[in-house]
Amino acid sequence: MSDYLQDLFSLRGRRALVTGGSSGIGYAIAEALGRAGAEIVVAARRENELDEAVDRLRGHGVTASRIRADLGDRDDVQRVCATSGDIDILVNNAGNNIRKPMAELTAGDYEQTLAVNFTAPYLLGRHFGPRMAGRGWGRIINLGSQQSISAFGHSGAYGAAKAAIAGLTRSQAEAWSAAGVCVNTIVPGFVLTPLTEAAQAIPGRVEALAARHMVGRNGVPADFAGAAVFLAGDASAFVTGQMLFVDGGFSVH
Ligand SMILES: NC(=O)c1ccc[n+]([C@@H]2O[C@H](COP(=O)([O-])OP(=O)(O)OC[C@H]3O[C@@H](n4cnc5c(N)ncnc54)[C@H](O)[C@@H]3O)[C@@H](O)[C@H]2O)c1
Repeated sequence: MSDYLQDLFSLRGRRALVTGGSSGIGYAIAEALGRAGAEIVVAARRENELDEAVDRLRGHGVTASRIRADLGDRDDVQRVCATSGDIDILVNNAGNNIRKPMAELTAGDYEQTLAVNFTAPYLLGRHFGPRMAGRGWGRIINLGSQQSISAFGHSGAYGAAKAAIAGLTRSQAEAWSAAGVCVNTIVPGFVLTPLTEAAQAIPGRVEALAARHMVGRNGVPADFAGAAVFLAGDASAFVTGQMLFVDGGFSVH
C-alpha cells in the first residue's frame, strides 16, 4: 500500500471496541478494523461465539481480546467501560429487535429494546467520548437502521431506539467534534445476518427485499468493511454527525 493510502486509511496504533462483534455486521467490522491495523476488543454475550470471533480475528493476524457482557444490563455496560482501557474507536453495533404489532409491545419490551439499542450506546459514548476528546482524537460509529428515518411494521420499539440513535449521534458529534472526535451513524439496508433470520424464513421475502435495493441484492456483513474503515480513520476527519447509508440504494429507491 502506498504511503498516501496508509496515512488516509491505516488504523495502526488505534484500539477499537466493537459491541456485538462476535457475529454478523459487528464481526465484519471488527475484522475490517483489525486488518486495517487496529487492536480489537470485542464485547458480546455468548462465551463460545466470543471465543470463536477472537480466534478468527487472530487467524487474520489481528491483536484481539474479548469482554463477555450483556449490554442490556447497566452493570455489565459499566464493567465494559471500566475494563476496556483506552479506546480510540467505539463501534456501537450490538442490537436486537422484538417484533410484535404496535399495540402488543409492552413497557418491558420497550425497556429491553431501548437498553441494548440505545442506552448502552449512550452510556458507552458518555464514558469513552470525553476521554477521546481529552486525547484529541476519536471515532464513534453507531449502528442505525432504515427505521432511524422511516417506519416498518411490527418493530415499534426498535424503530424508536434507532431513531434515537440518529439524534444521539448528532448530539455527541456536536459535543466532541471540535476536540477531534467524529461521531457518525451507519445505516444498513436488509442484511443477511442472524438478526434477520425470521424475515429470511418468510417465503419470497428475501427476493422481494433484494428487489427493493438498487443494487438488486440484499446486504452481507462484508459490505460494511469499507465504510467502517473509512469512518474509523483519518480519511473521515471532516465527516461528523452524519448518517452514512450503506444500503445498496434501499433508502432512495
Ligand atoms: N441485519 C440487518 O438487516 C440490519 C439492518 C439495520 C440495522 N442493523 C443493525 O446492525 C447491527 C448488527 O446487527 P446484525 O444484523 O449483524 O445482527 P446479529 O444478530 O448478527 O448481531 C447482533 C450482535 O449483537 C449482539 N447482541 C444482541 N443483544 C446483545 C446484548 N444484550 N448484549 C450483548 N450483545 C448483544 C449479538 O450477540 C450479536 O453479536 C444491529 O445494531 C442492528 O440493529 C442490522
